[in-house]
Amino acid sequence: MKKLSSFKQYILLLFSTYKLFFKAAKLVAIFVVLLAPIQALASVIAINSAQEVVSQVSNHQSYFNQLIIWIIATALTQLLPPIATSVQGILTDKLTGYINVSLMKKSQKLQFLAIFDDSNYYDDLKMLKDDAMWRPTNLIVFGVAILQQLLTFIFMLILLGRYNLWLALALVIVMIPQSISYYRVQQEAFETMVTRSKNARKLDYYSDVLLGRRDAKEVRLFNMFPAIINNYLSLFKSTRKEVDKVRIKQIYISTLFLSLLVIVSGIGFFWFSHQVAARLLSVGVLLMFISVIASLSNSLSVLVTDTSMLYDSLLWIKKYNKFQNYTDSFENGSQELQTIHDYQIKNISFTYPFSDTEVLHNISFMVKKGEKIAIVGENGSGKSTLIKLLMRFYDPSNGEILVDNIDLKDLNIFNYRQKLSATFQNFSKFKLSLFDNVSVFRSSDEQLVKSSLYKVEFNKDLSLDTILSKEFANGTDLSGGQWQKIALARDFYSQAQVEFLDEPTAALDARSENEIYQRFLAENQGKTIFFVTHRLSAV
Ligand SMILES: Nc1ncnc2c1ncn2[C@@H]1O[C@H](COP(=O)(O)OP(=O)(O)OP(=O)(O)O)[C@@H](O)[C@H]1O
Repeated sequence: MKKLSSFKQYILLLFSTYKLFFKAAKLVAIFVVLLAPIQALASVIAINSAQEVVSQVSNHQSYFNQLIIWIIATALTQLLPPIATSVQGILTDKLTGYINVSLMKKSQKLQFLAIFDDSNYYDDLKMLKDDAMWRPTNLIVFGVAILQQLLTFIFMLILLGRYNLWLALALVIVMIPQSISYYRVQQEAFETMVTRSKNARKLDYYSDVLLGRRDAKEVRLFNMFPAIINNYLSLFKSTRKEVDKVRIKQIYISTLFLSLLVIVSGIGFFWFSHQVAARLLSVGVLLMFISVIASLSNSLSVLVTDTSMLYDSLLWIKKYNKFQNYTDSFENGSQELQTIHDYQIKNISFTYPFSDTEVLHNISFMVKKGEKIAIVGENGSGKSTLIKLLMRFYDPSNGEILVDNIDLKDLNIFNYRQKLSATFQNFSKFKLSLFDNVSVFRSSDEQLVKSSLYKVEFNKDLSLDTILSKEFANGTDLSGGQWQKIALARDFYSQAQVEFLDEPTAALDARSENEIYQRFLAENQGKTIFFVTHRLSAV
């Protein structure tokens, strides 16, 4: 993660976080934000009324009213925190839901695949998704605490400043640099440990390899545990060394500024005691001074710790804002077709975004409705790329694709894609039910799902609501060939007019492959089919 360049940026991001709270749950957010100043005010009123009670008692005056105020303010300081915690919980849930849904809705707007070609952006995207469950909690807990402690700090200074403005100013002068330098050191520690350290990703990777499902077989077969744990430990130790340096710096700085704070407080204590002894101020004011100093240093230390705890979550919000503002060059067309008759591919060339190598050069051909086209070529010659262009996952760099004489760019993409179906080379294995894996939410026809599975010879005895992943309760796992049959069943299920099959049978045994092809061709006589393969026998 990149460092936040200035404190100003930090504040701006903090504001955009509050804005997000309001968007996610207006009323609850207002309640949460209002509780912060009320809590801050209650604590300052409690100190002030305690001072009044002591002064009035020592002057033999009636102190009843101030006592009532003290009781109410103290009750509020005790009662409000648990209420605030519960309401913050509600806001956190709403914010988590809001952020996750807004990320998914934004992704729906990105109809090109170009974003996944940008390695930087892909990293950001992964991090946004991975952290979306817990970052909102941090944002609320620390975001609200910062507001409350800041207000408490200001109110306490005002209380003190009424008696000695210079002392209040001196405290600010000592405390602010201490908090800034402390904040900087915290930030540096964070950067060293999590961000700047090139090792952090590697550490993550090592634990992933040993704990995850992906590499579980090799890791056990080759007993890779001791070696990887060793690698982890030695890398961890060297990373920690850097962090320890920063922590020691933190001890020096804190000691320096805290000594200054003790000196200023001592001077303050002396001044207030002197004033009370000379009967210029009442005893209550001395009590107020002691309470204010305790409260000031408490709220300052919470403020500093929470500010640095919030730091990485604000960097996350920065990525969130960046993703929300991301636009690709995709523009949807408005024309709609009932039936797709022919394709005219005219002189198309294509270079992937963030790449210099031209993958397709000056390709032209024509396909009529119902034709079955085989695309054959060497590895890496651009067959899958051509299919991606025909589905408008990218626009050609040059040339045009005409569908019934209309430029593909002018067609409404949702209407157009509704008429297509595809089995991709690396098709999706959704961790959803068998039913959803075949229908992929196009419609909900149980009979059609069953007959599609029958036609691809999927003969594993499973109920349609079995989840196809061991990661979920009662889920199951399939073989490579069984998965490929499910991907093909999606095509049998579809009412599409155009089918794209990219190496759809690589994992099937020879007998299944032949039978499924025969059935597929017999069933799809009227459909246009683009068929990518290396197997000339299949062609
Ligand atoms: N997103 C991408 N960004 C940059 N280059 C890419 C991208 N995807 C593919 N390529 C490159 O484009 C070229 C064509 O890839 P493509 O997948 O279309 O080939 P193919 O003919 O389908 O290959 P195969 O027979 O191995 O499946 C390859 O050199 C590949 O490395």
